[in-house]
Amino acid sequence: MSIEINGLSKVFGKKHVLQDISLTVAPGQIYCLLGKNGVGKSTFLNCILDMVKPDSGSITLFGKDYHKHQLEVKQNLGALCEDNPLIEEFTGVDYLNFVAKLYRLSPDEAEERISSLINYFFTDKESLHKNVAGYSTGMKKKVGVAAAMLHKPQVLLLDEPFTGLDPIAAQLLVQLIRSYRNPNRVILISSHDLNYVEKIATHIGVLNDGHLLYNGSLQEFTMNGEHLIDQALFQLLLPPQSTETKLDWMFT
Ligand SMILES: Nc1ncnc2c1ncn2[C@@H]1O[C@H](COP(=O)(O)OP(=O)(O)OP(=O)(O)O)[C@@H](O)[C@H]1O
Repeated sequence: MSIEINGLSKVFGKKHVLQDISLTVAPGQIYCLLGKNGVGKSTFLNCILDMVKPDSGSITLFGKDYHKHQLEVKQNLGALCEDNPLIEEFTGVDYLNFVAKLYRLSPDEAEERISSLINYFFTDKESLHKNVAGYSTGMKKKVGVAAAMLHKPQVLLLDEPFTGLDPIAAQLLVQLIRSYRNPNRVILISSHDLNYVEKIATHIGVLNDGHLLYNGSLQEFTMNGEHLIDQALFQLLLPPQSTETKLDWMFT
């Protein structure tokens, strides 16, 4: 049931965004991918989602080669992409019903799942009957998350799930992700929100300069809680001289 990635590389123009990356995310893990802006986290997830074509490397999900068993693999994959494309002319409820149909949920199943997700996640239930085009960023994000999880995928990929959510919604999402974890599911998340990452991650990956600079458990990453997650990340990524930038002109 794992995600297995071997030798994944991607070049955009002259930039070697991903260089020969190999990674296994095992069932039961909540693997959080961290790294500075533009380091390739979304590109990495989009390769797994088949939205970006890697230059080389192989991706295996549930022991099946992604490209040879696309339909089967995709039926068992749920994803929130960074740009979270929804259908703007649909209402939120219509969009979720549309997604339920794509995944061949029965009408009863769809109704039960959609209404329970709405009750759990949405305070502004009335808006779900208005067109998505008028939604706030956070509201769109919630619809995107609900759509990703509606068919109970074994592999769940979430790109920046917390961005744009208010603290209440973010905390509800933390609880949802933690409860969703089980020994048959793999969860891979890209996020800058270390506060929430610390609450959900079992494993951490840090991308930098095309490579996985760190790949291991959250416990190891924080040295059994000796370091806060942001300290651990700063130590890995922040060169000492970058704190000495001359900004005196701004402060006087
Ligand atoms: N379709 C594309 N064409 C050209 N360059 C691209 C394309 N997609 C991404 N890139 C470049 O690849 C690099 C990695 O981008 P990516 O969005 O994967 O980074 P990221 O780690 O997700 O960033 P952020 O944390 O800011 O969301 C960036 O330099 C970006 O400009």
